[in-house]
Amino acid sequence: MAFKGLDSFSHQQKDKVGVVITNLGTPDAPTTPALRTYLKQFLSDPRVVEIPRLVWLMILHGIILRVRPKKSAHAYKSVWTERGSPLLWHTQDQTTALRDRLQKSWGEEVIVEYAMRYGNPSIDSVVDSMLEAGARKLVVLPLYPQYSGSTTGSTFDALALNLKSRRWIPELRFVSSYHDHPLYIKAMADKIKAYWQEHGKAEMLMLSFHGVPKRYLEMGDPYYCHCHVTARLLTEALELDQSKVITSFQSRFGKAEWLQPYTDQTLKSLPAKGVKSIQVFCPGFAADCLETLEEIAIENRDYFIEAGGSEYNYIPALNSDEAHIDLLQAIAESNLQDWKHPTPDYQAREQRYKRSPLAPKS
Ligand SMILES: C=CC1=C(C)c2cc3[nH]c(cc4nc(cc5[nH]c(cc1n2)c(C)c5CCC(=O)O)C(CCC(=O)O)=C4C)c(C)c3C=C
Ligand SMILES: [Fe+2]
Ligand SMILES: [Fe+2]
Repeated sequence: MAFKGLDSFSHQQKDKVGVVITNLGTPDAPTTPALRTYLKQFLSDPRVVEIPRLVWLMILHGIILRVRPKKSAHAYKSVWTERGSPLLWHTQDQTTALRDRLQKSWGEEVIVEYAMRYGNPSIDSVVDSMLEAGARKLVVLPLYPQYSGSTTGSTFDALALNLKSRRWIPELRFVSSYHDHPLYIKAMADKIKAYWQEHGKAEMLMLSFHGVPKRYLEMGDPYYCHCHVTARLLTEALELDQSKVITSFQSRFGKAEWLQPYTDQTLKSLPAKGVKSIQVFCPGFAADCLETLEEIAIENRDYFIEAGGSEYNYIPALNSDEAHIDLLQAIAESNLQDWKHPTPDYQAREQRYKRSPLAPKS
């Protein structure tokens, strides 16, 4: 097998610096066939489901891909908008805002794109097009504040799969997590305080993170610890007593035990303990998506109200808030900073090249 070169390379091409933000990805449409394609790619990822391969592929193809696509398509229909899936268009808006910010100080030297781990646009296609466009240095920023092998680790796999087939590897920086970044904590605290200004406080604040199987924690995944660090720092920034905050884990998938306490069970149990009003925020989601807009804002609301709660409110994700873009810009720039002096323009480079003993005679 030959390693891939760059089709578009010329000495005249200006070197660029690429910034890629990534997220999980979403189906192309809220339909059963589109969900089958998406879930097949997602749930075939060995980083996501870590059980013996053959057993899992039999369950996946024999049961899950026959049943779940229809059910999930129905859930996606309830959050789908004219611009498509919320996860997609929030990511597009984040990219546009980050590109504007970075190009203000870097000019066209920096190219900013987004890519999705599953579905479109794929990490593979975006890395291809950035390298073809001249990116010789690459910052990859997965929008998962808390590291998990099932998300951030899997994003790295997709990146590595592209690069390992290439002849010319770019300089590379991969952001592993930002769960305790001061601007991340500040963006969330400011957002929640602004929400309180407008609507007042509830009796409790629930910080609900996406779960992962408990076994992943036992095998060394730092995700649970990262979630708790985020929750503690956010509680401190909000100057809330710990007794007013519940940290929980949502979106359990399959029969195994996941990180506890579970968001849905907690919400069902709170009214009987005297908690009648609650606000829910999801620090692990950089953008609103199915898991926040349907599972948290609709499904779990019903559980709480049916169990005797009287007031339930979901506080939106950071999405394209200015403070969130401040954070993304700071993370990107801290990785870009000593790349601030890109290679000289191509004419200067041509001169150097001509003087090189390897230069062709012409
Ligand atoms: C934010 C971090 C996330 C972690 C950690 C995570 C782990 C994880 N997820 C599944 C299974 C599913 N997740 C689904 C949707 C989904 N998950 C995340 C984020 C994390 N997942 C997001 C942002 C979304 C929403 C995508 C969107 O299009 O809006 C789904 C698909 C929906 C459904 O059918 O319920 C599945 C399935 C596992 C198994 C897992 C950890 C091992
Ligand atoms: Fe998930
Ligand atoms: Fe879900």
